[in-house]
Amino acid sequence: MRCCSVIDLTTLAGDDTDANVMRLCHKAARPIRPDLVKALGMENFKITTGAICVYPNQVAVAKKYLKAINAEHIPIASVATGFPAGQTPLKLRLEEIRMAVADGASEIDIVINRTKALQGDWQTVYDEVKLMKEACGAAHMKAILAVGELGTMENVYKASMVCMQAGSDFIKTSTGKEGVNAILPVGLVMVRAIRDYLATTGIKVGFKPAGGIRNAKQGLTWLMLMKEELGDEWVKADLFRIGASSLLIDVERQLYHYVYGRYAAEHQLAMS
Ligand SMILES: O=C[C@H](O)COP(=O)(O)O
Repeated sequence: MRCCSVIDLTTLAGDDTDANVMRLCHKAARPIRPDLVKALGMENFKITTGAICVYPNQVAVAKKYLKAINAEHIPIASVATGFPAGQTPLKLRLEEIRMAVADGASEIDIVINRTKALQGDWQTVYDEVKLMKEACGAAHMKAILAVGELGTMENVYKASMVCMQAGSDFIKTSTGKEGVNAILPVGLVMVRAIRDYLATTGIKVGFKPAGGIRNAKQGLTWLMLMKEELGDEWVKADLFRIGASSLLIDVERQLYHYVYGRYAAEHQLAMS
C-alpha cells in the first residue's frame, strides 16, 4: 500500500487520448479495489497514488477529470522542457513549463541538457536548471537526469549535485524512454548524492526512480533502498516517488493474492 501511495501514475504516449487520461485519474483516485482495501483494514487511509504524470497537452484534461471526480487533491505532474530528449531551444523549454503550470500542473518533471553534461559543460546545465526552477514558480520541480545517456557513474553523481544546487526539489533517474532506465546501481549513486547534499547543506531533496519499474517486488526493492540509505522520511510521497505506467496493476494483483490466497484472473482486476 505504501508503494501504491508513492507512484506517479504515468501515461506518456503519443497516442494518449482524453479517455486514457480520464481512466488514469480514476485509477489514481481509487488505485486498489475496495474489497482489498477493506480486507486490509485500510479504508480510513483513503490511499491515492502520489500523483498522476502526463504530457503538457493533457494537463488541462486531467485537471477537468480530477475535478469531476472530487479528486483535485491528487497532484498533476507534467513532463516539460522538450521531454524526453530536451533538444529544443531553451526559450521553448521554459515556456513549456509556464504553460503546464498555467494549465494546472503542480509538479514539473524537467529533463536536463545531456549534450552539455556529456561535454562537461556543467555550468550550462546548472544555469538552465536554475532558469527552469524559476519558471516552475510554486510548482515542485523534478530534474530527470536520463542516466542511461550520461555514460558514467561520475556523470550521474555530478548531474545529481548540479541539479540539487540549482534548486531541484527531486532528482529523477529517467524518462522511461532511454535504453537503460531506473536501475539500482545508478539509484544508489543518486541517493548517496542526496545524502551528501543533505550533510553539507541541510536541504532534503526527493528521489524518483522511473522507467521499467513494473512489478511489486521491484517497488519494494526501491523502498528498501530508500529506507536503508536515507531513512523513513524518504519512503513517503513528499520525498519519494516511483514513476511508473504499469507497476500499480502488479501491486494490486499481489494484494489480491495476499487477501484471497490465489491470483486473480485477468478479467477480475481492472487494468491500471
Ligand atoms: O516517468 C515515468 C516513466 O516514463 C514511466 O516509465 P514506464 O512506462 O517504464 O513505467
